[in-house]
Amino acid sequence: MLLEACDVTKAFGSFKAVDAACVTLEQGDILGLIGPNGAGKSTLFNCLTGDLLSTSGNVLFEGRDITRLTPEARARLGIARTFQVPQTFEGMSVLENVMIGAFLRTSHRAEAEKKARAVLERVGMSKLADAPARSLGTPGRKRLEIARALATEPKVLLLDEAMAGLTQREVQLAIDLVRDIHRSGITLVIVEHIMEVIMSLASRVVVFHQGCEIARGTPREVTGNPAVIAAYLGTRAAKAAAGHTPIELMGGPAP
Ligand SMILES: Nc1ncnc2c1ncn2[C@@H]1O[C@H](COP(=O)(O)OP(=O)(O)OP(=O)(O)O)[C@@H](O)[C@H]1O
Repeated sequence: MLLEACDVTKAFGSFKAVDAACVTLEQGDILGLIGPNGAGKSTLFNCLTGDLLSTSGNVLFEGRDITRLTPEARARLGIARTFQVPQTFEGMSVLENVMIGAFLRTSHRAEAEKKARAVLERVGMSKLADAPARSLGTPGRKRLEIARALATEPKVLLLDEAMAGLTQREVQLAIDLVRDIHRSGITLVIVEHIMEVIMSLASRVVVFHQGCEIARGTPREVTGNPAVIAAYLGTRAAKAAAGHTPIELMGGPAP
């Protein structure tokens, strides 16, 4: 087992944003975490990366208990993430942003630069190396986040809505990039609302609703699951949708 969340609960006061979540990740997996707005996906994600400390439960990485480790310590072990809202350093160049990731593994500037340039080549951003990060649009920023994460040489990469705000064509390019990252041996966790992304990439999916797991299985299994459809659409709409392909219906969260 590469990464494991055992009974992870995160409470904000008396409200449990994540309630006893159990998620396992094997080497080579692409695990999708889905659910309507407010389901607790990002909160669980943050408990895995260390950006939030869980209230109870444990997070294990390669069998080691990392529940109380800082995000940086987890990154050193090989856990990298992107943020829903890209955390680019606006005043720095694209190359310098990626070097920040590379500095996790080396303190030598020349080596960090070499690694960063190699990553930029890999994600198709070489020509933008010297451009200021602030000049990038949404697709560029999202890709830069992935590049910075890759520069940390992760074993696991967690993508938090890495494709939100992209056009159809940009989503397709991003899916190709994620496939390429996976082929290079990196295991992935993907939080994503765009069902096309989940259907194309995820080998397994866990569905959350109001902090609790409501389904797990292959993308096709969960998108056909009545409890999942009801969570997204409400029970009445789910009944109305019976007999139709539910996948198209899952593009948007329940109001
Ligand atoms: N710091 C916080 N303090 C209080 N409540 C919070 C905090 N962070 C998240 N929540 C609440 O926890 C619940 C789960 O939020 P979370 O962001 O994990 O959901 P999500 O599934 O990622 O949703 P989305 O798809 O909209 O990003 C929500 O009701 C949210 O308002």
